[in-house]
Amino acid sequence: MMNWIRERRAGYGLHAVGVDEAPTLRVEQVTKQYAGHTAKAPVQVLAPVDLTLEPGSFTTILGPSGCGKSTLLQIMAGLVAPTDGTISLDGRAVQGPQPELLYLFQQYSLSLFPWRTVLQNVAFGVESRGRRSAETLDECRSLIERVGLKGYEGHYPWQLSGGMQQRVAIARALVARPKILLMDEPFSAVDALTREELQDELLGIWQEYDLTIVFVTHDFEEAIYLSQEIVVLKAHPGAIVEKRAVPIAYPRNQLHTRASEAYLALRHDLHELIFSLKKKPGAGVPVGAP
Ligand SMILES: Nc1ncnc2c1ncn2[C@@H]1O[C@H](COP(=O)(O)OP(=O)(O)OP(=O)(O)O)[C@@H](O)[C@H]1O
Repeated sequence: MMNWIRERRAGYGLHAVGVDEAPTLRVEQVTKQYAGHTAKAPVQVLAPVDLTLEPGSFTTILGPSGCGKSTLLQIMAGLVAPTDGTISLDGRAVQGPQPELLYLFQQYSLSLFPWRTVLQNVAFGVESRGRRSAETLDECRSLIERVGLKGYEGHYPWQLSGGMQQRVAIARALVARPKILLMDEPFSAVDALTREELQDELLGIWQEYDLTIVFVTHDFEEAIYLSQEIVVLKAHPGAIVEKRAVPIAYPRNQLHTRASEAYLALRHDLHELIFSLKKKPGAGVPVGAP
């Protein structure tokens, strides 16, 4: 596997990318309370959550709407402060955004600059880290090719489909050389076929770049297809109710994997679990409520 990955990297001139191992990301006893809108008391969105993301792992956080998936991911990214508990990278506490961690917002297309071309948008990923040069522009071009957009370097986001815009956002993320990619429902707004294409692209990129990926979705089929481990959250307050390893080897295949016994058995279990957890979305539980 590793030889195959190195050959593909070399083919794109990307020797330096993702070579260093990602740090271990640890979530320990993390809770979150938000100020209540209607209730006077603050609302407990996350109960204590513990999670360890090993280098190179692909983990999906799955749960019903409003259970706190995005909040947990934003806390991991250092974008939102936990009320209690700690996030650490190889034992170093994370307070605020870190260069190793890259958070991809749910609405990728809105995160692109409409006045910048595809190449200029991707180049922003290096400019924002202060290392733009002729060499990095070549790296941007290689990544644009890697995500299947060769020939579109001079196009503007509004000239691209939703799926293509997401590919631009992924290339821009990769050029920043993150070790850990935190993705919040990235494929929820595209059609089913594009979604499958993007899932396969993402799996290829994950392996090629030795990334750790934490992926949020409420779609249990997407969770099974992509990940090594699925962490199921319940709502009110958000808390981990189950961690399931996905006993399916890579590379995965949209037709064969989804027809395999292991996939169907896990799909059945998760379907049952998610439906049992599904509650009407609400504003959460005021702290101190029974
Ligand atoms: N900044 C905020 N201030 C107050 N409440 C918030 C804030 N952000 C999120 N919440 C509340 O926290 C709860 C969890 O929200 P979050 O977006 O993390 O859930 P989610 O599982 O990602 O939902 P979805 O799948 O619908 O995106 C919700 O009840 C939401 O209203």
